[in-house]
Amino acid sequence: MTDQAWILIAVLVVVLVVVGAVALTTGRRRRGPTTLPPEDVSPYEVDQPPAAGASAPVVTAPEEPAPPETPAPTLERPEPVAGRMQRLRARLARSGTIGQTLLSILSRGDLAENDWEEIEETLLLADVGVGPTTELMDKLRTETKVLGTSDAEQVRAVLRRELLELVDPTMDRVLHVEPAIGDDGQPHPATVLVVGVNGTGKTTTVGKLARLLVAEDHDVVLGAADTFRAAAADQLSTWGARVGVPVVRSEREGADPAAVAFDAVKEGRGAGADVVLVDTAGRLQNKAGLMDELGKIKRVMSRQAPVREVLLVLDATTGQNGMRQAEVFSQAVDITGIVLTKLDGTAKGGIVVAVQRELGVPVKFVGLGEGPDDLAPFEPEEFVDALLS
Ligand SMILES: Nc1nc2c(ncn2[C@@H]2O[C@H](COP(=O)(O)OP(=O)(O)OP(=O)(O)O)[C@@H](O)[C@H]2O)c(=O)[nH]1
Repeated sequence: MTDQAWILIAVLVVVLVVVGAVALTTGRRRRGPTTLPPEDVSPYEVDQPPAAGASAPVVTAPEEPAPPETPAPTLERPEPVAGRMQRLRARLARSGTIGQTLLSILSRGDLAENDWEEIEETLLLADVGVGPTTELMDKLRTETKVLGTSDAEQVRAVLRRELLELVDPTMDRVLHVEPAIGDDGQPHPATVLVVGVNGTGKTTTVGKLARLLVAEDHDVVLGAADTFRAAAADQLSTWGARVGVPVVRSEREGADPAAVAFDAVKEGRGAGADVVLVDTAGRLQNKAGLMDELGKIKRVMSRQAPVREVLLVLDATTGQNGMRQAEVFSQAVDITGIVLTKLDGTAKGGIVVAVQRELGVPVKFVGLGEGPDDLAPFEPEEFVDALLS
C-alpha cells in the first residue's frame, strides 16, 4: 500500500471515532432520566407496588412558566373566612322554618298536649332526631311553665338558649392544621383526608377548603385520590389552578388511590407545604371492600405524615340515610369532623344536632351553595340565630 492509502485509512478511522462519540452523547441526552435512581422512588412504590393500572402520579403545577406571549393567569383571591356564615345566613332561610314554627307554637301560651305534639313533629321533620327532640321538649315544658308567659321575646330567649345548648357551642370546631414537627425532627404538613358517599360534594368541598386555607395564607397541596371518576381529578385541578395550588394526580383512571395520596403528602413535604388535602372517591357504606380501602389510604398517608383530620362530607338533604353513612364511615376511619353540604335550600337543618350526637364529632364546616366561597366554618350562634330570624 502507498503512503497516500495509509493516510486515507487513518483519516477515515479518526472521522468514525468522532462520529461515534457524538452519536453516543446525543442518544443519552434524548433518552433522559427514564429510570429514577432507587432513592428517588417513593418508598410506597418500593414496599408495595401500586395496584395494576396505577401509573406514576403527576403534579399539576399551576405556576409552570407560560410562553412569553401568553399573559400569566390571574390568581383569584378567595373571600376572607371571618363573617362567611353571616354572609350566607339568608341561605338558611328554609331551615329557619323550624325556628319560626316553634316560636309561633310556644307563643300561644298555656300549651295543650296537641301543641306539644306539633312541636315534636316539627323537630322530627327537621331531622333533629328522637333523643334530642325528647330532651328539648322536656326542657321547654319546664322552662315555659317557670316562665309562665307567652311574651314573644321571652319565649324566643328561652328557645334560643335551649337550641344553642343542643347544637353545643363547647365542641372543638377548629380544623387542626397547625404546624408540627415529625419524629425525624423535620416539619411536616398537616394532612386532611376527605371521605363520604357518592355525590355528597367531596371534590367541591376539597376545592372550597383549599380556597379557605389560601385565604388564611396556608401553603396547600391537593391530592386527587378519587381515581374512580376521571372527571374528579380534572375538577380538582381546575379548583387548584384558580388559586395557585398544585394538584397531585394520576393520569390513569383506576390507579391505586393510596399511591396517589402517598405521593400527594410526599409532594407536600418536599414543597414545604403546610397542608395537604386529599380527595377520595365516593363509596357506598355497604361496600366493605371500599370501606377497607379508606383505612389503607389513611395508613399509607401516615407513613409520610400523621393524618390530622378525617372529614366526612354529608349531604344535609339525605336525612336518616346520612346518619347511617356517618355511623359506618366512623367505624372504618376515625372521623374528626363533619362537613355538612347543601344546607342551603333544605328545611332539614336539624341534622346538625343529630349527627353530632350520633358520632360525638363536631360539624366543622357547612356548605351553603355552589359558589367557590360558599363554605363556612360552622358557628353555632350564627346557626341558631338564623333559625330564629
Ligand atoms: N347547593 C349546593 N350544592 C353543592 C354544595 N356542595 C356541593 N354541591 C354540588 O353537589 C354536586 C356534587 O358535588 P361533587 O363535589 O362533584 O361531589 P362528590 O362527592 O365529589 O362526587 P363523587 O366523586 O361522584 O362521589 C355538584 O353539583 C356541586 O356543585 C353545597 O353546599 N350546596
